[in-house]
Amino acid sequence: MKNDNVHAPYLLKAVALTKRFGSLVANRNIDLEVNPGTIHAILGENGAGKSTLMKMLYGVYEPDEGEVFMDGERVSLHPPTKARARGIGMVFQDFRVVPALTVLDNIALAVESGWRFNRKKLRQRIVDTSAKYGLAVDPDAYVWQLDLGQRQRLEIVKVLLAPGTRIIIFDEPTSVLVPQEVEAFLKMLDLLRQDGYGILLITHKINEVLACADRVSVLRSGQITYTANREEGLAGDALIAAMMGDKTLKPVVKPSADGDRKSEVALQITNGTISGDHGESVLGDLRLTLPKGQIIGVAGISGSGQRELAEVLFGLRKLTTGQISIGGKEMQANAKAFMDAGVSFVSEDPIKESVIPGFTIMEHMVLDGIRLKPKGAGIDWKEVKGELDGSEEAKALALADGNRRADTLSGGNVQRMVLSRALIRKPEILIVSYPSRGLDIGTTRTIQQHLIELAEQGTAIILFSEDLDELFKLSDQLVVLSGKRLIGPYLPSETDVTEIGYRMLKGESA
Ligand SMILES: Nc1ncnc2c1ncn2[C@@H]1O[C@H](COP(=O)(O)OP(=O)(O)OP(=O)(O)O)[C@@H](O)[C@H]1O
Repeated sequence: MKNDNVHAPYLLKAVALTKRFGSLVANRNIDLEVNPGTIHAILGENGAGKSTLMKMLYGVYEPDEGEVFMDGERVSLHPPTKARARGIGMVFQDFRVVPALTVLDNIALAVESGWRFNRKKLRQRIVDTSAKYGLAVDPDAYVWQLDLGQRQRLEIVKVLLAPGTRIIIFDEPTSVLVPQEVEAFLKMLDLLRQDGYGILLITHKINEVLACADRVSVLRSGQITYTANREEGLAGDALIAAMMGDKTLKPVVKPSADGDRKSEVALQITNGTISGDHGESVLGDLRLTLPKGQIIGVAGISGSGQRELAEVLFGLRKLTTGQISIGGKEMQANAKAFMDAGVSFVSEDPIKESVIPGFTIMEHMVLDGIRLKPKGAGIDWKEVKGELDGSEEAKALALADGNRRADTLSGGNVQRMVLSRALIRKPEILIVSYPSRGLDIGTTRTIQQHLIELAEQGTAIILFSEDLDELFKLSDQLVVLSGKRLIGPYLPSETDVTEIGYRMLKGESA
């Protein structure tokens, strides 16, 4: 069905919303409408104010100024219970689910008012909604067993089953999805639109906006600086220009391979097997050679052993059998020893695994970044600040002030902090998982170029990514995780996205 509803009466109208955090104006004078049967995409660089705006509409924050109208009257949406009662649901990036409970019980917690509910009926509603919108999720599975895509589907079913939902806010929903899931997600969005839901979609991915949005608003430094409708035409270049202002988007350049760089081995795994958290076999017959000065890209469907392999490479997980060596020296699983040997690590979920909310950026830097020189019994903060301010990595990534606390940073700025921290150590070996997750398009290019230059200077890099374009653009060699094996290596110049995609699904027997 074509969407004819752009001009239908609004579901929600925000007028002149402003939100301040101390002296920082995160949102200024924002006007925004949510219409039925319409996908309204919100674009903007990291820190532009997208999440803050959505959190005002979901009732997490109360606006300092401005008004919101629904059903023809002025409404207050704070706290979120009020927003939910008005039919507003939000699918967060960090899912709000209880791992120890089943899918059914998680949904019951959110949509039923007591424990004496009819389980059979609720189960049927879950099954029906899943089928209607292509949101496959097993009501009896425990949430801890679910991968990120499944958890997200659970969240969406939960929001859809909440009474009266008519507006759904998605905060960077595709950043945790693999390409096949992104396609399914966009189809699901279209079904929601056909059923008259008003959708707000925060994303950094221009191609998704072009594929699905009816309307786009671009935020820049807290203000809406550009809006466009599909009927008037949406153009990627205009959206990028509106986001970036007077900055230009530079292409990522990788010089052609230099034969001499390939000889010296930085890290090697021989005859390895890796077990998972519950003793299950994750990878077998593992052989991996990481030469100095090269980027090895690791492709694979999520949950194919990426996390476990990355942990082995940083000494956080023991090989069940086999050996791992750095510079020819056999290593035991011990992260400190790996760090001392020059290894840096960016984990797949830095917000959960590497960030302490109450700590400042500088405090994070001394945890695992800037090498300290002893000063009595304490830390020489002046020297840390000097080193951070002088760091090219932090400058290139436009890292926020070192005194900012991690819990006041936008999602993309947390990712910049974690990446800067790994790079500042000038590692000899860098294990980096999903570097561009949550980053705006300009910063993504900056970090990609930085990784290429780091390899040029001799760092050996293992890059885990679900973005095949990124893997092809950056890698000297590609390996694929599939069917509990690491297969390859393949040279990017001798293979293509289709072949690697096929091997991700079918393994070596392709
Ligand atoms: N709780 C808070 N306290 C202080 N400052 C905050 C808080 N939350 C956000 N900010 C600041 O407000 C600005 C807007 O942040 P916001 O999270 O809305 O950006 P965003 O556009 O969603 O960015 P990203 O793409 O990185 O997620 C940023 O400068 C951020 O550091």
